[in-house]
Amino acid sequence: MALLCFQSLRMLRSGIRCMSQNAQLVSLTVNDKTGVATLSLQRPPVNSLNLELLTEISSALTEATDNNSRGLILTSTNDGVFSAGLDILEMYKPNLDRVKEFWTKLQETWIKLYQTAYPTVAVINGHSPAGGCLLALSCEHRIMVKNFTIGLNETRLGIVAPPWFIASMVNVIGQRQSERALTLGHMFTTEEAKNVGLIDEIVQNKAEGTTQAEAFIQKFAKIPFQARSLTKTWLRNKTVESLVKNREDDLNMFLQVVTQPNAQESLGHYIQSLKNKATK
Ligand SMILES: CC/C=C\C/C=C\C/C=C\C/C=C/C(=O)SCCNC(=O)CCNC(=O)[C@H](O)C(C)(C)COP(=O)(O)OP(=O)(O)OC[C@H]1O[C@@H](n2cnc3c(N)ncnc32)[C@H](O)[C@@H]1OP(=O)(O)O
Repeated sequence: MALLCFQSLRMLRSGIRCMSQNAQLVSLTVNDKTGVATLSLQRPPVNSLNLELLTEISSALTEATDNNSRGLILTSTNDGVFSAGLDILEMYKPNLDRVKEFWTKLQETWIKLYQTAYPTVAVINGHSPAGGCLLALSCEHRIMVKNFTIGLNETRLGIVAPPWFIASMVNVIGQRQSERALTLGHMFTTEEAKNVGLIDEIVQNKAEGTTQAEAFIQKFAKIPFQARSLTKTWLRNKTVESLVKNREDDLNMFLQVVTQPNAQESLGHYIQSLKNKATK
């Protein structure tokens, strides 16, 4: 409690205000001087995206809009893992009602993040496989700390990246590079990611990443907000519409693929291999 008060006081002095008071799995703060919001994922141990975390991310994105944020930095409180992607336990031997809600919330969160009116920057301060990579790809600018990995590795798990994951990647690195990376399930090192254009900047640590992210957002200070946001909407509309118009079909396809016995078997082996690695 004392620590909380001390932290709040320190944040107030530096002009950082806490939003999302009820959130537990994310923290949303805003810098009152710049209007830039920071959304930090904080679901231990690895920010895997389960229904509850996705719900909080989605609410925080709306809150940043309602608060007229000038920009948003997406990052993690865990220096080591940005996000481990979708929580595999949501997809392994799933409860039908819950897994439907989970996928629908993932669709909603991606649609919101992909279309925010404000500029978005991912400060990728750790590994970022699959769904973690999707979050980063949905931002307008990606800054990554050295010595980590990022990519859409779904094929390695015996599952497939849905069309909108693929489109998010193609829109950033193009068809040829995406085809090669996705079919192999390749995880890029920070250096490789920079070379292929998957990320825009390499930094030494999160603090440097945050400074660079603020500088990126600051570039838009003199660009009229609505002109910028409408341009982004039109650039991204085709990609988003392909999911918006087919959400039910996308959900059914996901359920069909993920409940296949061979997909369940692969997921089971993968969970076991992660557990074995963790106990070594
Ligand atoms: C229209 C649709 C059509 C078809 C689509 C159908 C299906 C496909 C659907 C969706 C696509 C899937 C997207 C995904 O995001 S799948 C998830 C992919 N993620 C990964 O492969 C990452 C796995 N994790 C790791 O590689 C490492 O954990 C990581 C490098 C992130 C961190 O390493 P670290 O050494 O720091 O931690 P660990 O000791 O490995 O893990 C700690 C702890 O956390 C558990 N864990 C890790 N990742 C996950 C995860 N993604 N979900 C759930 N749990 C995870 C791990 O087992 C350890 O647990 P414990 O042993 O209990 O401590």
